[in-house]
Amino acid sequence: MTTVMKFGGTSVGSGERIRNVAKIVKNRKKDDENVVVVVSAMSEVTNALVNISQQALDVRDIAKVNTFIKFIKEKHFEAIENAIKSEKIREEVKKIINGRIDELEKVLIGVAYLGELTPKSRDYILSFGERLSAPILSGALIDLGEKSISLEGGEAGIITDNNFGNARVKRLEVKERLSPLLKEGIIPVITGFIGNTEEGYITTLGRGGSDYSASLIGYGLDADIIEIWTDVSGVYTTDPRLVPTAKRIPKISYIEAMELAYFGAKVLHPRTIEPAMEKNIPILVKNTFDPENEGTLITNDMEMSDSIVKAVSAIKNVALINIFGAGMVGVSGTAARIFKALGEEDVNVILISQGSSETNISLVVGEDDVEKALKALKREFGDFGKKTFLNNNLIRDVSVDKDVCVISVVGAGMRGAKGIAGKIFTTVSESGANIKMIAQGSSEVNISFVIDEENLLNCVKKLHEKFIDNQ
Ligand SMILES: Nc1ncnc2c1ncn2[C@@H]1O[C@H](COP(=O)(O)OP(=O)(O)O)[C@@H](O)[C@H]1O
Ligand SMILES: N[C@@H](CC(=O)OP(=O)(O)O)C(=O)O
Repeated sequence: MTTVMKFGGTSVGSGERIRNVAKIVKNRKKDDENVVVVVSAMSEVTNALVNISQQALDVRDIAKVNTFIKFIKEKHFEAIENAIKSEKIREEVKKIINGRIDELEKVLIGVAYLGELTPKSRDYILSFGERLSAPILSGALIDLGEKSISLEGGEAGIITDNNFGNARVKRLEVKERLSPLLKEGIIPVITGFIGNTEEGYITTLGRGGSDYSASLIGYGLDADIIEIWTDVSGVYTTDPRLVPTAKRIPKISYIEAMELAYFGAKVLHPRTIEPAMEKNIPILVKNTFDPENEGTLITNDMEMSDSIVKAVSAIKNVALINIFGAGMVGVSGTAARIFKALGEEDVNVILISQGSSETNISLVVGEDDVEKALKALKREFGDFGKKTFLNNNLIRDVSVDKDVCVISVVGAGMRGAKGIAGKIFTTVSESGANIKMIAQGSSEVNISFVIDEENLLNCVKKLHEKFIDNQ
């Protein structure tokens, strides 16, 4: 039995928590022959690294870098004290951590002096969160009597392209790298979130990407199960921090989980499902703070629950871009040109809808991508500010609506269920929200729509009440 266990930032948020995780892993090693651990940065560390790298660039203040280094050192040294009892192991781990923090300090000072932060150097800085937590967890396992070593994502065989910030996997050498260790009964503790380019530069897989790392490791090893250990007891009917009546979903299909993850259920990184689904490896989402809870099992089974709607999710910090122009009617390839231009600027399009008159295409993109999207459209179609047909442009006007969110309603039971869309939209309107755009995926297990962000909570609550609480 080969098991991959991924622990998120909150699960390793302190020394005591790291020790608790080590105990959970040790327990599993009693039953399973091969256990591989993937770990995230201690909670808030990646955010702190994002902030300090930007500050080093903007303010160029070495004193700020020094204060940050002091903070990061204290945090990780305190964790070592509480996670590891043996003085000898502590000292060994401290040596590794000290070396890495020195490295981090040099890079941040470099950014401040040069006033330059490339995507490559940013990824390198962000990688330190996981590169500091993994040796501590590995040390805690050794302290509990296990054989363990910590490895970086690249060392574990995750080789990516050089799309820094959101790298794609080029190839996996996971089996070659890990099998010799597993044969010796060693528990590898691998940094989540990061990989290496062919040239050996560190890349990151996108925020929240440690889940994806775990899935890649599971895929590479042909694991029997991939476990995502987090701070809630599984995938819920909606974010339990948003709606207190949210319920754990005991079983869900890959497709439904993928839709939920893509549309905002932070519990899983959107790309996690695909590798597991390809090899039919079950994913089990478990709670580190309540290990007895059964969690959520994600498999190929499209099990129908009692309710047609299984879950509701939401994405904030997005913008709605409406592209207008009668010139688009009957002109083949306009949509292709739009998406090609956006792709070239690396804009991730979350949702698409086209009016049947073809005079309007609406897109949802991340708020941070709006400027890039407008630049791409201007480059492809020329200046579209002039609202007259005389300028002969395909695109006559573009509007941007920034204070919006996407709500998604997911459930395999929605496939072919008559009248479900009508019921959903009636409920949305009863919640007081005005629908600005609608899209239904071809999988038919998801209906997504855009409303003003101020209506998010009320709308999610009303949908949950109507389709889940009252079923
Ligand atoms: N449908 C959902 N089911 C469970 N959790 C959800 C859902 N939607 C959003 N979440 C949020 O996801 C969080 C877990 O994800 P995350 O913070 O990334 O954990 P980790 O640090 O363990 O990777 C939960 O605390 C919860 O607030
Ligand atoms: N530490 C990274 C990767 C990650 O997946 O973290 P977590 O598992 O805590 O969501 C981030 O914050 O983006």
